[in-house]
Amino acid sequence: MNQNELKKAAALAALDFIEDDSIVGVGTGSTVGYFIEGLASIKHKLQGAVSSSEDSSAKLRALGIEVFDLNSVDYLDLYVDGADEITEHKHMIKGGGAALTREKIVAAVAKTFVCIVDGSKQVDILGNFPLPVEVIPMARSYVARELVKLGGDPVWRQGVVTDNGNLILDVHNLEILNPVELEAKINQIVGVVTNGLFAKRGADIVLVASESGVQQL
Ligand SMILES: O=C(CO)[C@H](O)[C@H](O)COP(=O)(O)O
Repeated sequence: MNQNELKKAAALAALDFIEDDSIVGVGTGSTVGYFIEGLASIKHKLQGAVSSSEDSSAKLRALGIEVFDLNSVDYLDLYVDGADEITEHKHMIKGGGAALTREKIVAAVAKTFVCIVDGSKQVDILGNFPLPVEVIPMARSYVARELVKLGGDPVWRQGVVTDNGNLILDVHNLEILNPVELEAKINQIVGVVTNGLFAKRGADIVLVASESGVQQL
């Protein structure tokens, strides 16, 4: 199986977690793209979805799935999203698709976060994948200097503007030994909207696809 087939297998396994008549929180990325295709086959059972990006909202609407504003929803049972890296503690780096802030917001509202990944995303220590940080545009250089003080090498993802109108710095070479602490520390830098460490609120369930099938962690 190639990586896309593994992503699809993990994504389709997440359909089993959806309750009848529910509103589903939907993440962003290529793995989630397969999940959205799968959702279309059970859309008669759903009220609709809350989405973490304009990209996913467009895909959902194109398949006839209603997309609700998060402000009109008090409660979400389930949030399904991919990750760029995930550890055995279910801490993640996310934001490869620049949707980290909305992803963190929808995840915060949901009771259960189901993370869907192929086996290549599993790591012992986070940080080989550069950590995305969403930044208010006028603070880009200041935040970059502060991130250097934390030991990282920030690189501006030029040409990318987030759905919130902000910029992304990808921080290379960080040694992430304490993800909960680092997540909080980076978020305290003035001008940072949020960073792609999902450690304080990690995943609850991880569906990992490999050649031997989809394993639930
Ligand atoms: O965090 C994300 C987007 O901001 C994605 O979940 C992450 O980048 C994984 O993407 P893919 O499923 O395409 O490998």
